[in-house]
Order: sequence, then C-alpha cells, then structure tokens
Amino acid sequence: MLRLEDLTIRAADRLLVEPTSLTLVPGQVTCLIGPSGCGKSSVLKWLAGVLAPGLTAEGRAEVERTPLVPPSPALAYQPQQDTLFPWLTVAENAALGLELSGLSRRAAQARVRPLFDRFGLAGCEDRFPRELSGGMRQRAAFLRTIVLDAPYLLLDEPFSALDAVTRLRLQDWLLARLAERPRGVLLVTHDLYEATQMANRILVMAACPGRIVADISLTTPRPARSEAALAGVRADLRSLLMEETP
Ligand SMILES: Nc1ncnc2c1ncn2[C@@H]1O[C@H](COP(=O)(O)OP(=O)(O)OP(=O)(O)O)[C@@H](O)[C@H]1O
Repeated sequence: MLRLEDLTIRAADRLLVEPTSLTLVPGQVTCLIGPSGCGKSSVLKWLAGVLAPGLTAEGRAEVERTPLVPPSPALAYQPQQDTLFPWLTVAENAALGLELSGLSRRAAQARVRPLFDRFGLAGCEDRFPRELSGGMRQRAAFLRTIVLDAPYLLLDEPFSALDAVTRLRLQDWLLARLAERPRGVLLVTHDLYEATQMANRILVMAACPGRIVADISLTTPRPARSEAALAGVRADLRSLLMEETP
C-alpha cells in the first residue's frame, strides 16, 4: 500500500493544497478529479519528486511501510505534458525508463517494440516525436510509463488527447493489465465517464485551497457499470464539481 499523509503545498505565502491524505492499494484505481488549479498535478508531482520550483511542500509518504524517498522505483509517473525527448525516436523514448532502471538498450527495445501495435503506434518506432500527432505522442508517453515494473502508477490525464475509440481501448487495456498484475493507480482526469468506468474510488478535490471534499467508493463490478448504474454517481459528481468550481 502507498500511503500519503498530510501533504501541504505552498507557493510563497499562499496555501495551494491543505493537508491531504490518500492511500493507493494494489489492483485499485483511485481517480482524482477537481477543478483546474486545485492542485491535482502538484500532488502527483510531489510523490514523483518533481514538484515545480517555487512550490514548497510538507508531508509524509510511505510505500509498503517504508518511507518514500522520491524519485522512487516504486512509482511510475506520467506527467500531463508528454515530455518525450525530441532527439530520441519514439521507440527510444518508450524504452527510456526501462534503460534508466538498468535494462540494456537491447532488452528495453525488446520489451517495448511488441507493444507498439497494441498502442496504435505500429510503424512509428523509428520516427521522431515531432512526426506524430498529439494523441500519438500521448500514447507513446503512456507506453513508456506502463512498461515500467513499478507497483504504483501516477497518471496525470493520460488519455486526454486521445480520440474516443483509442481512449476506450487504452482504458480497457490498462484495466486488463491491472487484472493480470495488480498495481495501485492514481489517475487524474477531468472526464467523469472515465472516472466512473475506471475507478474503485474517486477523490473529489475543491480549489482555493486545494483539498479533498468527497471520497466515493464504486463497488459495482466494472462489467456491470452500465449507463443506468452510473447515472446517479455521475449526477452527484457533477453537482459537487459545480459547487466546488469557483
Ligand atoms: N511554479 C509555480 N509557482 C506558483 N504557483 C504554481 C506553480 N505551479 C503551479 N502553481 C499553482 O498551483 C496550483 C495547483 O496547480 P496544479 O497544476 O497542481 O493544479 P491542477 O489541479 O492539476 O490543474 P489542471 O487540472 O489545470 O491541470 C494552481 O493554482 C497553480 O497556479
């Protein structure tokens, strides 16, 4: 289990995020939703050890009861921007995290290349990021994150630039991978459909200062999550977000 306790984030004298706590459980998807600027990305960045310069934070985090010292191999982080290196090919970008974790270049390539088809990137292996669309770059960044062996995934709007069909396919693909190998996922999204389809738990943040105002568990098994079954939860989330968005 990953446990975050009392994370507070400030910019100079301004309180951005009030003491915030959450837990991630292997095999479960926790979605973080809330208005723009409430601090969702900053929470992930702090866990990943890349909080923006100019921000300060206090808090505690532990993974399997051991203090988390970011950057930690227990976490794979996909930032909101795709952050692919323009001078590397897509396959080199996708394999970068594996190489940094100690795999040889050849072994890392052997791990990522068979997945290109699944990610709708077949034929793009040796192209450069500038030759891809925004959605393709986002898929490459997702691939780079998901191939890591980290038991916890921090995903900041990983599907936001994708067309509807690709988004559904990758959501399904992620859930299938989690079923095979349980990992704890913290997923930031603005998409209520995505949150209610994917999540075991939805944390709703409010802004000014950022804080968690609702913690909703979804117990309906995913295959039974029909439009009708989820309509009530989505309506509640919509009203909460309307109330909490300045
Ligand atoms: N380097 C910085 N210096 C000062 N304030 C910052 C800095 N980076 C972010 N902020 C502020 O921190 C707050 C939280 O930003 P953050 O990006 O974490 O929000 P968010 O909820 O992820 O937003 P979005 O949904 O738009 O991505 C915002 O008010 C933002 O203006």
